[in-house]
Amino acid sequence: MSQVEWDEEEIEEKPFNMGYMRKLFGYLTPYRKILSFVVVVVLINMLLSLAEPLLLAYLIDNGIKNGDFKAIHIFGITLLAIKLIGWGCDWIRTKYINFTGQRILFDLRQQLFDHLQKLSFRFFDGRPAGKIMSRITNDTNAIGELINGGLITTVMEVTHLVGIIAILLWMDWQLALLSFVTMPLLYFVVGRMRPRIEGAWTRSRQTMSAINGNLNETIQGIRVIQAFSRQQQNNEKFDVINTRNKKAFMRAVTLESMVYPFVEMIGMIGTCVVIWFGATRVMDDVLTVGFIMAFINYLWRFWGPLSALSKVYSQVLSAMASAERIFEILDTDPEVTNAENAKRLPAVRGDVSFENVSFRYAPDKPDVLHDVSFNVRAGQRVALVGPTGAGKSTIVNLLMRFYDSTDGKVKIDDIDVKDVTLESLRQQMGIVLQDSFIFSGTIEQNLRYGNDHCTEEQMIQAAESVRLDRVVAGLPNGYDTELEERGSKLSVGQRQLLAFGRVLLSDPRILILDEATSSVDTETEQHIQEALETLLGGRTAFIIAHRLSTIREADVILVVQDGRISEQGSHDELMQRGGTYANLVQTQQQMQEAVMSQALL
Ligand SMILES: Nc1ncnc2c1ncn2[C@@H]1O[C@H](COP(=O)(O)OP(=O)(O)OP(=O)(O)O)[C@@H](O)[C@H]1O
Repeated sequence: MSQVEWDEEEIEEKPFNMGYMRKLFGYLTPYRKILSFVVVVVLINMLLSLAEPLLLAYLIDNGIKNGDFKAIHIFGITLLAIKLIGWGCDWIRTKYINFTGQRILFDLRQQLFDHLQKLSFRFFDGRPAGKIMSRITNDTNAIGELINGGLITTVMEVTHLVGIIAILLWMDWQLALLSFVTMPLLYFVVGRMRPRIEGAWTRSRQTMSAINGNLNETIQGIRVIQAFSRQQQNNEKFDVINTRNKKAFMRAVTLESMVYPFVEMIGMIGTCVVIWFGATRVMDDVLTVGFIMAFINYLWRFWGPLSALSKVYSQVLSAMASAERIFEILDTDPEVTNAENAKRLPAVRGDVSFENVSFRYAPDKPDVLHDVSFNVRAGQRVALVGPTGAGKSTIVNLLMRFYDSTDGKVKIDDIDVKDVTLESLRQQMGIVLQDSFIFSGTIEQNLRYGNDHCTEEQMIQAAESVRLDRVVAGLPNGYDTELEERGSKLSVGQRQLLAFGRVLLSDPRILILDEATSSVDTETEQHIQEALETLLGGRTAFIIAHRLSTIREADVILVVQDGRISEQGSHDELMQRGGTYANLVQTQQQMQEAVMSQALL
């Protein structure tokens, strides 16, 4: 796997890499027939267009000079035919190359999406979602542009260039060499200026992405911005980056406006040389006017392919950077996978045990769980308590097998979770997080998320059990109400109830719940508590608990501290012991009393 730094600014260009190129060509293979057809069409078009200046020479020398109308007619008809065929060829090229390009992009995006969903949590840790998204959209587009434009342009322009040089040399090699005298100058100027122009455009794009980033943050954080009245300061900050972008753009345009007239001027010098020498030869009757006109026409065509090819070169380099980022994803194997001889986990009772489990999030990071052991019997309610960062979520992450333990064993019904298939394991587990993720779609689609095949009655019954029915009754289209992204139309409490319903329908044997800390009104709170009781009924439950009431009712309390289980037992046992848990409860009670007395004042 390549070591791409996700935290750094995305690099726009990378040196040419044959390995990536080969892999990219792999995506063309299914379309090789159609692509070969397009290449043939492009070559025919190019050869025909190369004949145009010669035709012009024929018109001038045979038609106009001799007053031969037959030659003029032949010229007109042939040129028309060339243009018609050229139009047809262009149409075929544009259509098929775009179709093929889109199909290749489709394949690549589909493959990336498919692969991304299989990747383990570790891959997503520390990789901002925005950057992963940009890989799937922008980077695939860069590859698409290379295929769409670059590939065919290369074939077309290389043929064009070789054709022009060959024809010029064939027409008059001395004159041809003479007209090339300005080439080193051109190479020098363009060679020196091009990197600067590219650099200026890169800066312009980078400052543009800073503008986008700032805009995004402002829109996301608009509530906080307005609450703190930070508009003025934000305006000033935006002004700075906006000015930076304007300057970068102006610099790029200024440089470009300097170079291209210069390129034209150099081209003009070549033309002048040809006219100068050519004219004397015409006067000496060695060359004809038509010849000189055709020669100059070819010379003018010379710069087009050069400029197009240098653009393709930058396109290739930026596609290399994109290819590196895309293949970094595709070449990353999921870490948590089914073992070779993994079996389906049979329907479980719900016993859970951790046997000397240690875990670290990355090989170069310290252990966050040390030698954790506990046993939970089926149907027990377990409260995980402890200070923030102690390792509570990590324990449930291992139970769900979002990560694999570094040492020790996690067992369900005495079966090691690493010995069973991920699907069969997770099918029997349910998880409700604090901020329940709601997908865009209807309430019904969200409820059925874990169980597509349930009947309408089962769905409604589940919704009633978790008191979601009252929420649904107040919505305009009931269960068919469309939810916006992340369920933004629903309140926090309503989202919780929906998440409960979703898990209840999937009927897991083991339930993991991160108790919400955000406060909701008393009535919703009561609904949530009632719904929770229904949800927990008879299942083994691990609750990352924040409320004293939930903790008290747990059969087993695991006190997690610095990645270790420092105490375990029931509420009464732990209170009698007078250790960390007893202190924790006392502190919470004191806090609650303080809050109550404040409220009464
Ligand atoms: N994805 C991750 N990558 C690296 N380190 C992590 C990751 N997730 C958690 N950690 C670290 O592991 C330790 C335990 O974190 P964990 O989330 O399990 O704590 P927690 O007890 O659930 O905390 P909280 O109550 O605040 O949610 C912390 O030091 C945390 O910084």
